Amino acid sequence: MISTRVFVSPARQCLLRGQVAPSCRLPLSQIRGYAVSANDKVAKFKGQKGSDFLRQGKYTVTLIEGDGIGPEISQSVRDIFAAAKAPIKWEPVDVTPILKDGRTAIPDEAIQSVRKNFVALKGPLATPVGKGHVSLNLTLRRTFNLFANVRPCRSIAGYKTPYDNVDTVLIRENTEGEYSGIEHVVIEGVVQSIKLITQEASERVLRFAFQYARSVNKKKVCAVHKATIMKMSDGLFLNTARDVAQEFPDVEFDAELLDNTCLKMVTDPTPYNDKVLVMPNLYGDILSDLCAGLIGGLGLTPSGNIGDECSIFEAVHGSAPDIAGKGLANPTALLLSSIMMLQHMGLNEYASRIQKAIFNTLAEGKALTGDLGGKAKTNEYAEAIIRHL
Ligand SMILES: NC(=O)C1=CN([C@@H]2O[C@H](COP(=O)(O)OP(=O)(O)OC[C@H]3O[C@@H](n4cnc5c(N)ncnc54)[C@H](O)[C@@H]3O)[C@@H](O)[C@H]2O)C=CC1
Ligand SMILES: O=C(O)CCC(=O)C(=O)O
Ligand SMILES: [Mg+2]
Repeated sequence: MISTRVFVSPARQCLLRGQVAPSCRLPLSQIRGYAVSANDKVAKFKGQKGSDFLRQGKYTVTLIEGDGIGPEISQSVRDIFAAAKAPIKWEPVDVTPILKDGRTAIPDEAIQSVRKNFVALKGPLATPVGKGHVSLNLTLRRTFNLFANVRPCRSIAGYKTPYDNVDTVLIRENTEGEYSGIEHVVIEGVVQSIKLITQEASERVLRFAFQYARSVNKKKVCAVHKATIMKMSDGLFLNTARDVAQEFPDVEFDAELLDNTCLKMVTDPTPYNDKVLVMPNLYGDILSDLCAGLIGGLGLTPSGNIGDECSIFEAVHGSAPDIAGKGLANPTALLLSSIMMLQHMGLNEYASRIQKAIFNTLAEGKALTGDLGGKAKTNEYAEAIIRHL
């Protein structure tokens, strides 16, 4: 059921020794050439092996349980990690927003925890519509400069959808674009929202996308844009993509208009299997939900927010207020995000073991949650995974 990709480079095969990771194949910590930062980060994890690690033999990971279904799905991760004896000590933090200098801010303790641990697992955080605090999800990404949001989406063996071989990876610029949060009233009845695109942030995420493509042996990088309409902003992103592409002659580059990508993706996603899609913030937000729909829904798709210093792993979905507190949530998306996290930390054996149990449980189909047509409660599904460990 689980397929490992054969990597060409012997060096990479060595790096990936023992690794089985169909949904998020790449151990992010091992992205060579993802600038110097990947190596730095690994070094920092080793650095975490300070007194706490030596005392407890565990890595400390910040845990933001989140809103809505967040606590329920986080509990599943905790239970499964405990059963798998994963060497993780969770450090739960409260991110209830505070007002600092008149602006919404994340409490200092939470920020310090992520800075200290370099890695966090985050449940969904709800954002009020219209008035109210700014998105804490976006605030966290900006606070830690988590410039690339990696959103893999892979068909689940045994779970039938119109396409059974989807294997897309979308990389979303994560710090600016349409989500820069710069909005104001020009005059009554007229508001302006600024889409900010910088060459620096574009270059950073584009370079990451090319390096990622190399690492997972995808042949192409495709920049998704609307430079026909947003000639300057998306134009800058696209031109930067063309420039960065010159640095990677071994990776093919093409570009596509977002609306066309949406059409082609829902008509037949398989041609995207050999590409890494990279795009400005909003497009990635929307397209990643669309991709989730191709494989069975938001309960199944993980993500990693990657920065030079810290990284935060979370599901693609939100707080699902319609099912919160009822034990109906599917924790797979957060679980697969936690697998990405383990790989990022170099804990590949634990990642493989837990991931195998998840996919075996899904393939068996006896304990599926409601979103996948089953009757199992969140905790019953988690218990089934534990039995498969
Ligand atoms: N990264 C984050 O923390 C995100 C936060 N949000 C926030 O979440 C809140 C709710 O947003 P919605 O538009 O309702 O999107 P949503 O992703 O929370 O839910 C959309 C639909 O998918 C279902 N769903 C989502 N996750 C599921 C899971 N794990 N298992 C089973 N079903 C699942 C929900 O029940 C709902 O029907 C908003 O306040 C939004 O701002 C939304 C997206 C991402
Ligand atoms: O922050 C939010 O409220 C939504 C963010 C979101 O949809 C995403 O990150 O996919
Ligand atoms: Mg979204």
